[in-house]
Amino acid sequence: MGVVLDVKNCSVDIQKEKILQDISFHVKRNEIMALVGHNGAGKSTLMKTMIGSREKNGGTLSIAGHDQDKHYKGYKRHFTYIPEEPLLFNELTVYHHFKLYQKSYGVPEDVFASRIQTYTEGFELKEKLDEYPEALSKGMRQKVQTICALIPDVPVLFIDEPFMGLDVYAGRFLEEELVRKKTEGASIVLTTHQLDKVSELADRYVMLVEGKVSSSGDVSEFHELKRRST
Ligand SMILES: Nc1ncnc2c1ncn2[C@@H]1O[C@H](COP(=O)(O)OP(=O)(O)OP(=O)(O)O)[C@@H](O)[C@H]1O
Repeated sequence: MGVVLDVKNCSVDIQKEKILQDISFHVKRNEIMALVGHNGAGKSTLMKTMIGSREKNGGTLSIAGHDQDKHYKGYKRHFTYIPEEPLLFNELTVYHHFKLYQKSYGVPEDVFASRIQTYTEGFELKEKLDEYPEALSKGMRQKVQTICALIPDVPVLFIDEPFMGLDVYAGRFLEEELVRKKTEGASIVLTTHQLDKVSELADRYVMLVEGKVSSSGDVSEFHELKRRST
């Protein structure tokens, strides 16, 4: 069936409040899944839970058969993540951030060199390789974080608001790159408030309302839902 990411009955409480309740869905190979919902619906909490930085109260998560609780090391090696706010190391240059990802995910030197070439050109960061994060604009830091996550070939790419902070040119480049990654076999889970991006990019959607899945399915069904509710 080609299921890569399997989320089963996941629940998260924060300070005794039920933030996520019984969330289940799966994402297949070659699929882009959009997580949609109003402010506070639980999208970022779900993202944090899927990357393992927020503890679950119940349920299971697996990537390519690696259970998050039982084989976290294996689980972790199978995804990269682009957070909404860039999290860079003050003491590392842009290039050293890229190197860190290369080493962590065992990316071969020739692949690494060609990706750095493509991405620094595509995101207009060629001149910034030796800079430290404090010398970069917010959008540039976002681009560095994005490139880090694109360097390895992993089964799953998690992205919280991929186009936030990127200029039109960089946004378009990222869109093309995500489609290329998907075509080559990746599964991508992204959150977005830009519903036009859901139409353009996603194959499937999951809608959260107050921490629960209110509907999910093919993106064409999402258009119908949107049409009927406007
Ligand atoms: N650290 C926290 N402490 C307390 N409550 C939290 C915490 N993190 C999230 N919440 C609550 O969990 C709920 C879901 O928040 P979350 O950030 O996951 O929503 P979201 O769908 O990503 O929203 P947005 O679209 O505004 O980014 C909100 O009610 C929020 O107040």
